Amino acid sequence: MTARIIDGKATAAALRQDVAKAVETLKADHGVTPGLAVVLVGEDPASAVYVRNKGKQTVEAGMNSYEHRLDAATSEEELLDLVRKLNADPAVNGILVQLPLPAQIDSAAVIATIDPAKDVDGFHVINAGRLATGLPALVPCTPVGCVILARQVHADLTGMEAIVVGRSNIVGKPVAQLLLNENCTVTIAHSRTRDLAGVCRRADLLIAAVGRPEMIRGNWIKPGATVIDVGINRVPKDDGKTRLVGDVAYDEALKVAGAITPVPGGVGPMTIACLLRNTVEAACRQNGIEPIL
Ligand SMILES: Nc1nc2c(c(=O)[nH]1)N[C@@H](CN(C=O)c1ccc(C(=O)N[C@@H](CCC(=O)O)C(=O)O)cc1)CN2
Repeated sequence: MTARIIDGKATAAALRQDVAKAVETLKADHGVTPGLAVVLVGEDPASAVYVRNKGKQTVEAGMNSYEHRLDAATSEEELLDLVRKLNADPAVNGILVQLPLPAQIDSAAVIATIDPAKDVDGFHVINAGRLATGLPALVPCTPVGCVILARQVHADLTGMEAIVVGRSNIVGKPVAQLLLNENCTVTIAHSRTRDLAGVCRRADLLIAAVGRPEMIRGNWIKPGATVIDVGINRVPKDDGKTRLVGDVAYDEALKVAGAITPVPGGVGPMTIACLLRNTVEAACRQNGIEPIL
């Protein structure tokens, strides 16, 4: 058996088109052009690419993009000052501070300073709490992308046994919450879970978000399971260059799973598409407009 490959690139492109249509409607019917501010501190090459793509895709969707690039030596107070200015700027509906941040800056303090109404990453404790208690919230982008991709295979996830490997605030915990809302039976496992392979083997839906290259082997996967691989790990090749791999040993998993997301081209592209969607949602709420996406 060879697994069905879930095409994150195509799904993200379709979602970006829906976002662009919603933006046209917002402009035409309400005179509102959503604006997204993205802040990059330092010169991490991968972060610089993600920030560039966010700006490009924001403009392609018809929205305003405001990019702020700060020196790697920026102090926490300087960054917090910028966030406060963006909070107060009516042209800015969404604020995102690219992670990771340099060591001198406490990312928790930065996230806590973002106005929850503009927190398009969904990382603020208010949005995390709202998600956990079933209230409307801005929801983290990668987890939403995972659920959209899983639902391409299973229109209804009700009753599925979902195992999430990874317990981060950014992916593991919110994706577990979203899957609970989809009526899955959810277990959050992690690198210290006893018999992790055996726990993974129970999964009808396996979400790998542990951040360790190819840790989840083919024989950890239940035959026919749907596997969503969140990992984006750069590993060295024999020729001195690097290649991207997920948290799942893809070639092994392909022979066992029913469906699987590739890396690259799976969950990654969904992250930015969902960010654009969150920006439209934030702009609607801030302007008292019914959500249009
Ligand atoms: N404030 C945030 N910081 C970070 C987030 C986030 O959601 N908010 N997530 C990641 C990085 N990220 C977006 O910021 C991101 C990661 C990967 C991709 C993507 O499209 N990946 C491609 C491969 C790209 C490559 O070649 O490197 C793929 O998987 O196909 C988009 C966005 C950490 N920081």
